[in-house]
Amino acid sequence: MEIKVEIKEKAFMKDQKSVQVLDDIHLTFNSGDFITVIGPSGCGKSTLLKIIAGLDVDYEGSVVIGSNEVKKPSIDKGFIFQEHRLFPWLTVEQNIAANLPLKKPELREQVNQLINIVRLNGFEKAYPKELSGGMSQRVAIARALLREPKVLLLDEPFGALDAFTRQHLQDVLIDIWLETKTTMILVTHDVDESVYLGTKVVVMKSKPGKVGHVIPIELPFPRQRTDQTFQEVRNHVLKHFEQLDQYSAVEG
Ligand SMILES: Nc1ncnc2c1ncn2[C@@H]1O[C@H](COP(=O)(O)OP(=O)(O)OP(=O)(O)O)[C@@H](O)[C@H]1O
Repeated sequence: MEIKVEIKEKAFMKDQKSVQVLDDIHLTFNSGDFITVIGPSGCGKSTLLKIIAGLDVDYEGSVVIGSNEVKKPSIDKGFIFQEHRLFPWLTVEQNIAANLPLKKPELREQVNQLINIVRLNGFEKAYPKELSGGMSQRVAIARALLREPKVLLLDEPFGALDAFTRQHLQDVLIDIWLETKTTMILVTHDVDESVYLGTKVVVMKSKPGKVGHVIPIELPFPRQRTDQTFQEVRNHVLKHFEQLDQYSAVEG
């Protein structure tokens, strides 16, 4: 499912003045791509993701997924936020099913499979308050995947997690992507994460937000951070930040 993003302009009102946030963005993603979007704080990454999700339609331009123009949010576009947004009064399996009937045997089977995929076996009946941040985020991912989205949009999903949990969830996400071939678009502050996960890294620059570079990452999966080739590609991506003179605003 090809995704075509054409944003002529996106502005917000601030102090009764219009502030341009995104300017002249043209991006085309192929079905099954794992896109990572990186750029300095405030360059408009989340705004771009919300526009692709149909959560923000107040802009000049269009987003087309397959043959459908995005006009509103829908279940074919899963969205994972930095914080998990689980229902505190529902168990893990109920949170995954949410509005779908868990009593239906086929659905129960799908939920069980997803619990396996995100490695939450044994926690089916647990409540969100009994889970760590990483586990909660895995529930949110399973909930989105149950809807079999054509595209999964992830806004700094691991930003609030410790480095160990973050690396673990990156591997979980890669496994899911390899298995389902769902198109993923993930926003991050972390260059390492963008190179570890992405088949293409979109490097944005700010004021107003524009696409600086789109860098294909041709390393095979699973990737090894310690490999020399990984380090070379990572340095290549970092160099592009330096060229954009915005390296200081981004975590190395
Ligand atoms: N609802 C809004 N109303 C007004 N301004 C907004 C709104 N949402 C975002 N902005 C502004 O738009 C700009 C881009 O915000 P956005 O959250 O998209 O950036 P970002 O690159 O995702 O930032 P970060 O990396 O810090 O999360 C910022 O200057 C922000 O203040």
